[in-house]
Amino acid sequence: MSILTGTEHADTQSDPWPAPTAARPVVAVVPVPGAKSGTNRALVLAALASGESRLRGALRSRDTLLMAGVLRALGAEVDTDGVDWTVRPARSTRLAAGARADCGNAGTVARFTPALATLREGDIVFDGDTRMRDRPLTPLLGALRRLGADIDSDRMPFTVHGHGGLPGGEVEVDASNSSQLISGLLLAGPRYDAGVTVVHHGSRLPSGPYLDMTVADLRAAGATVDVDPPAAGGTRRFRVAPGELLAGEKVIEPDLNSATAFLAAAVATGGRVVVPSWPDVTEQPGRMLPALLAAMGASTERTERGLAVTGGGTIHGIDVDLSDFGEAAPVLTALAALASSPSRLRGIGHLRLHETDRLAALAEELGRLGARITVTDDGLAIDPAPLHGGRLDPRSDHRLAMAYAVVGLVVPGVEVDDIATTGKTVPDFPRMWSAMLADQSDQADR
Ligand SMILES: O=C(O)C1=C[C@@H](OP(=O)(O)O)[C@@H](O)[C@H](O)C1
Ligand SMILES: C=C(OP(=O)(O)O)C(=O)O
Repeated sequence: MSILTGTEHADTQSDPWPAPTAARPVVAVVPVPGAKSGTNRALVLAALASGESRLRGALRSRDTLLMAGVLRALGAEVDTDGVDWTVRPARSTRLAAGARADCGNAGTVARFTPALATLREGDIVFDGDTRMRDRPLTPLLGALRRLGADIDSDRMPFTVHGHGGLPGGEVEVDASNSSQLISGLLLAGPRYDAGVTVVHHGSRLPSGPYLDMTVADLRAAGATVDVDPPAAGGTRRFRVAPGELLAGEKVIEPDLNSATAFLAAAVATGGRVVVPSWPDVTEQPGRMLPALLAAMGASTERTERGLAVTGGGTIHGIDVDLSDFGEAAPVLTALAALASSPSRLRGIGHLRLHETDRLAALAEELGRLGARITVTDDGLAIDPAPLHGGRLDPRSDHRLAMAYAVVGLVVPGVEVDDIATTGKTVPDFPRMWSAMLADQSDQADR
């Protein structure tokens, strides 16, 4: 089976992709695929568990297929053929000769799987896309080494020489640039001899809800996890006790990040979009979306079916701290560029280290359409300006490509290069986008 490369849809999709302009307000029901973060945590925990697990509603996208591939290289059996995925942990601790882990540009894969490799016997080389080699990893590899791991480099590509286990213990890490550096130490923690205590010292800790997700998913798999309240100076302490992880069935929530662009379509066009099966309670930072879109002038409503967002016509600028929810920044920047008043997006300096430098890319690319966007120390300032069409490069970043599609709904002549890059998290985005535009829903619940 092939792993989506990000170019797989190229034959069927013109490049550049002419972003469709909405002829009328978008009215649609848009079911979104399973969550990347939920799928990749479930895969990792299942590979560490004591028997066969089943994932229901798993996301099938580049990042999750990469995770499945790396877990196979680590000896697990991962069946991604059906709607439900099954995972059986490795039968032997010994790695195959010449084992390689291709992490692509998936932060979750690059940060969550090296710890698993320390539990095997043998060598495995970790590598990824050129961009992944430059994204933060060094603090994680250093921390694993201090916990007893044998890793030959501080940077990607690196080789983990597995010795069949990891002593574990207490370790400090600076996760100011990515919460995944902590999740990557915690997820396999129950399988270290002494478990693990991770102490974060650093200037900030972005993407906090993902740490809540890591803790919740570990606990749901039977692990004992203690989390101290944040201490002076922002120090955080997480402790995972050694123990077994339970195999079982895991239902993956819809990806609320992927929902962002579709809900924004209602805001941009003054329409109404319903995303079904919106969870009542979730660790996903997308739980902040209703409040964010409401602040921009939309009305939001929980219906029996899911979350309904209705655009109010005029888009209001916002001033908001997105440190917990950086993934929303590209689409919110697109909406802010269409707004009637200025916006400030704060707390997102770490986006410089995501799939691309998202702050520079948004300012430069949307700037080509006439947008007035300034990069600040920790985010973006967006001033209203008339926009015109143009060709935009998403710089291999799925969330930028989707943000540009939102602008294209109301600005004629927007073309997006390499739209297939959306396959990192949203398989078949162009088809979903066209389906949303066509829907005009009989089905949209009212
Ligand atoms: O743990 C996770 O699943 C994620 C954590 C966040 O990463 P950072 O902490 O690097 O922002 C987020 O941006 C990413 O999309 C998913
Ligand atoms: C930052 C993201 O991904 P990654 O898991 O590669 O860090 C993202 O999906 O927006």
